[in-house]
Amino acid sequence: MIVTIDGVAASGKSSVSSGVARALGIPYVSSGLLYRAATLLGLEAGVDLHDAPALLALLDNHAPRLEPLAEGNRVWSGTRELTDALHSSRVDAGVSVVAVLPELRAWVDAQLRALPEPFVAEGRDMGTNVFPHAGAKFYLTASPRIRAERRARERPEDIPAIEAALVRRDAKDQVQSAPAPDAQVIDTGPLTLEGVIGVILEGLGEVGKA
Ligand SMILES: Nc1ncnc2c1ncn2[C@@H]1O[C@H](COP(=O)(O)OP(=O)(O)O)[C@@H](O)[C@H]1O
Ligand SMILES: Nc1ccn([C@@H]2O[C@H](COP(=O)(O)OP(=O)(O)O)[C@@H](O)[C@H]2O)c(=O)n1
Repeated sequence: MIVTIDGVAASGKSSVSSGVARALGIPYVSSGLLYRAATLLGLEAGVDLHDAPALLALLDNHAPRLEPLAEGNRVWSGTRELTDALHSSRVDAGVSVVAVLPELRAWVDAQLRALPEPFVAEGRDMGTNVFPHAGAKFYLTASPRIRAERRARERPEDIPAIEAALVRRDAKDQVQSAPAPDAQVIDTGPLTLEGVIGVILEGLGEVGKA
C-alpha cells in the first residue's frame, strides 16, 4: 500500500507524513529532499542549476541516498550527511530551477519507484505522476501567511520575506503541483498537526472499509 501526501510549500507535508507513517508503523519518503540534495550539490560545485547533464554527472559521482526514517528522513552522500544543509534559504531559492528539469525529475522518480512498499510518499506529484495507483491520496493546503508563520520558526528571515519566497516558489512549482483528482484536499490552516494526522488516519480507515 502506498499513501501519497502532496501539497504546497510548508503546508505540513513532512511533519504530517512522519506522524501518519509512525501511526501506521511504516516509513515515509520525502521526494523534496532528493530535489534539495541535487540543488545543494549543484550549488556547492558551482554548476549552473539549469544544466541537467552537469547535475546528473554530480549525482552519479556523489550518489545521494535517502534514508526513509519514520521520525525524519535523512540524506547521505557516502559518509557525509547532507540533511541539515538541505533546508537553507539558498537551497529553497534554487530548488525549483532544478525541479523543472525532466532529467532530474526522472532521476528522483526512479529512486522512489525502486522503494519496497508499504510507505507514505510526500511531495508535489506523488499522487499524480509518480504513484498514480496509490491506495490513498491527500493534498495539503494553507494560506501563504499561515505557512510563512510556521516556517518562520525554522528560518532566520522575517515572516513577510518568507511569505514572499513561498509564493514565488509555489508559482515556479505550479506545473507539478496540481492535486490528483482523487486526492482528499485538506486545509491545514485551522488544524493542529495532530488534527491533520487524525483526518488522514480517519480517511485511511474509510479507504480500508471501501
Ligand atoms: N497543522 C499544523 N499546525 C501547526 N503547525 C504545523 C502544522 N503543520 C505543519 N506545521 C509546522 O509547519 C512547519 C512546516 O511543516 P513541514 O512539515 O516542514 O511542511 P512541508 O513538508 O510541507 O514543507 C513545521 O514547523 C511544522 O511543525
Ligand atoms: N515531488 C516533488 C517534491 C519536491 N519538488 C521540488 O522540490 C522543492 C522542495 O520540496 P520540499 O517538499 O522539500 O519543500 P517544502 O514544501 O518542504 O518547502 C519544491 O519547491 C519543488 O520545486 C518537486 O518538484 N516535486
